[in-house]
Amino acid sequence: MRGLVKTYPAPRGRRRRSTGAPVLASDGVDIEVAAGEIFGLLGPNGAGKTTLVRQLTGLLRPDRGSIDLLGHDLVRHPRRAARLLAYLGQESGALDELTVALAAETTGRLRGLEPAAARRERDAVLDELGLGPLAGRPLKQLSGGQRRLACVATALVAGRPVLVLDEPTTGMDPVARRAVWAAIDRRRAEHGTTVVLVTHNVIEAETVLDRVAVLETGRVIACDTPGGLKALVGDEVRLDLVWRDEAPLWLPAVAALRPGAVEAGRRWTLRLPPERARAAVTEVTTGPAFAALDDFTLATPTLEDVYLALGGQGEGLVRA
Ligand SMILES: Nc1ncnc2c1ncn2[C@@H]1O[C@H](COP(=O)(O)OP(=O)(O)OP(=O)(O)O)[C@@H](O)[C@H]1O
Repeated sequence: MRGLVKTYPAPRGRRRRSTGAPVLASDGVDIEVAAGEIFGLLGPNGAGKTTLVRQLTGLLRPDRGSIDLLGHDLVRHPRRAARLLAYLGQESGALDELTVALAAETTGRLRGLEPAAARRERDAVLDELGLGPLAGRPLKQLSGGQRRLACVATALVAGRPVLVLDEPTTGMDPVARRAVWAAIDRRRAEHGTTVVLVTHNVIEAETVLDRVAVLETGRVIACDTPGGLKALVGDEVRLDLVWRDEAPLWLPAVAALRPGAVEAGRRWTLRLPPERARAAVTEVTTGPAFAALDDFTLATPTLEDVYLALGGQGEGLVRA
């Protein structure tokens, strides 16, 4: 993607009067994803991730810029995307009336598989994701996480060389999440599948992605490996302190920590050099400070810290 610009027109109210400003949802985005890479788009709500993947999947035409997918010019030929990639959007609407098995099989047929091959693929994918017991149930009768898993199954059918997945594991329990990541990893290892993944979950981003672009208000504010991005924030560690009640500010050691703390209710979050963090932990885990403490955690930097260090607004990234 080179120089992508996409502006949504201002919403129109009654008598077609415009009721706000146009939204610049992609503001000159340059991203190059290598074959076989698991590439992430990370950013808070409204950062422009979905807008970007809808352009990449040929569903939305950019105002300016170019998109090259496996040698195809997608701005000139947006329909070619449908033959090259599998897209898992945020909604499952079109499949809701079908059973899990039929959704997978029909998708296989739509992607050009012969009937017998589509049935084989259906069985293999449902088995791989542990969906066998739900095969006969319509999607609309499943729980949110189960429905999402069924949608992932349809995305994986017929082995497209590029997978574009918008928040694939939303609402899933840990077992389902692991099954999804294992299935994606297997496709990359066995077929060199390229994956573009939208997420606002920083932990997920750190564990599965080769590289990640951090988006904010339509712009890429950083792009590197998770390790490379974390090096940007140096070796500071994060100390979270949760007080039972009021923080015991009458203790000089606690009062000294306050100016550097970001406070959210009873929680203080501090970013400190390792030496200083160790000393602070010693201070708050002894004597009366410890009696006032409900919980504490010491952690190395996450992509959330990177996002904040880059000037992100700090809301909307998920840390679980
Ligand atoms: N159809 C639309 N018309 C007008 N504005 C839109 C439209 N779709 C998205 N926007 C706006 O464009 C911006 C980017 O939205 P987008 O859905 O791409 O964000 P996102 O990063 O995918 O967010 P989320 O994490 O909530 O899915 C937002 O400000 C949003 O309000």
